[in-house]
Parts: sequence; structure tokens; C-alpha cells
Amino acid sequence: MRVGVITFPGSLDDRDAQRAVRLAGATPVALWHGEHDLQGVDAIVLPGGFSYGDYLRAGAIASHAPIMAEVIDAANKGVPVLGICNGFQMLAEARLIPGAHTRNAHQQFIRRDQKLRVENTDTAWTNEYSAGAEIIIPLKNADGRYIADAETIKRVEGEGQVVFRYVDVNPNGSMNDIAGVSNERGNVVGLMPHPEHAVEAGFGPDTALAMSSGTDGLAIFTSAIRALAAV
Ligand SMILES: NC(=O)CC[C@H](N)C(=O)O
Repeated sequence: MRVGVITFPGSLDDRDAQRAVRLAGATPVALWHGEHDLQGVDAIVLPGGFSYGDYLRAGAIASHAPIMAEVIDAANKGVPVLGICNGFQMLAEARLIPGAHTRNAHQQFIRRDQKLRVENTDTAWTNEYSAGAEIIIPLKNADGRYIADAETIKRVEGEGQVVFRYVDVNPNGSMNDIAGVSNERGNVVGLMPHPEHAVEAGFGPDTALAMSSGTDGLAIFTSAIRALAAV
């Protein structure tokens, strides 16, 4: 199983995403934003960071990078695509998932170990969680506030496209505490917190806070492997 991780100018977390893929049992493939080549990968990760310095809007310029034409095509064919933080912003800008992101309501950059509830386990990236599972993974961003018009919020809620929801604390003013959403088909998922930073005991969230060993993010990556094995 080969999972591509795309590096954009300003990507920060591409190496961590590759590492998470490896720890989950798949082979990471480094892909480059400026090429039109997905190298035949089975799944794609758009990593976190500050692509193009977050100019215009976070993720806006990256959503027009050459390789995004192939990503959009693959997503529409059912290939699993995960967007983490800046990658989530790119997915929204590319219209692969509904909604948009704005500056955090408190106008500050925030970093915290964030509790989330897994609201939908019927996606390519969440099938290894148990329904309603609560997990803790790191959050770190400035433009994390998820917004959408009332009709879109109603639709994503009604169709089960809210995949992750913030628990206890809404860290950025996201509507309906939404932390992650999917497309209708469930192969494309974006989330604001960083599962790739919670895949190895001792290197993730503060384990005194976490209910697990700090590896709550690993199941995102093993879920994609399972989804692909089932095809
Ligand atoms: N950690 C990240 O990916 C940061 C995302 C984005 N650049 C923001 O600050 O909102």
C-alpha cells in the first residue's frame, strides 16, 4: 500500500505525515506540488504547514498547484484523500469538501492537546475508531475556524459529513464545534488537529492528559489501509 504525501512550498508536517504512514504499516511516497504525477499512489495526504506563507487565504494558492488537478481527479474517483490542518484548508479551497476557514475567533495562533469525538466511523480515514470514540491529538493553527452557510451546515450535519467534533473546548469558534468534515462519499476527509503528531508513545500529546498512550492519531492512517484492502 503506497500513500503519497505532497510537499508544497511552506509545508511543515510532510515528514511527520510520512512517518505516520510508515508506522501505520504502509509505504510513504514523497510527492511534489509542482508536478502532475501522483506516482500511482493508493491514497494521498495533504500535510499541515503554511503553504505559500498563507498568502491570500490559507490553502488558497496551494489549491491551484499543478498536482492538485490530479488530486481532484483522484478524489472524484474515490481515492482516499486526507487533509490535515493546512491540507484541510486546501481541500476546502479546492471545493473537495464543503465550507471554509477563517482566522480563529480569538485572533490568536493556538496550540493545545485537543479532545475530539469521532462522529462518523464510516469514512476511509476513520473506520478503525469505535463509534463515538474520544481522542486527544495536537492542534496548532491560526486559521482554524470552520464556517459555512446555514444550508451547508444543515446538510453536512444531516448527511453525517461531520467526522470530528471538538469536545470540552471549542478552540477557535468553529461552527457547531466542527473539527473535521468529509465529502459525501467519505473518501475525502479534512481535519484541523494533527493526527500525524500522535502516532508514537512519548512524542505526542501529554500522556498525563491523554486517555491513551498519546497514539490516538494512528488509527486515521490504519483506517485508510483497511479501506484500501477492502476494495
Ligand atoms: N499547522 C498548520 O497546518 C497551520 C495551518 C495554517 N497555516 C494556519 O495557521 O491556520
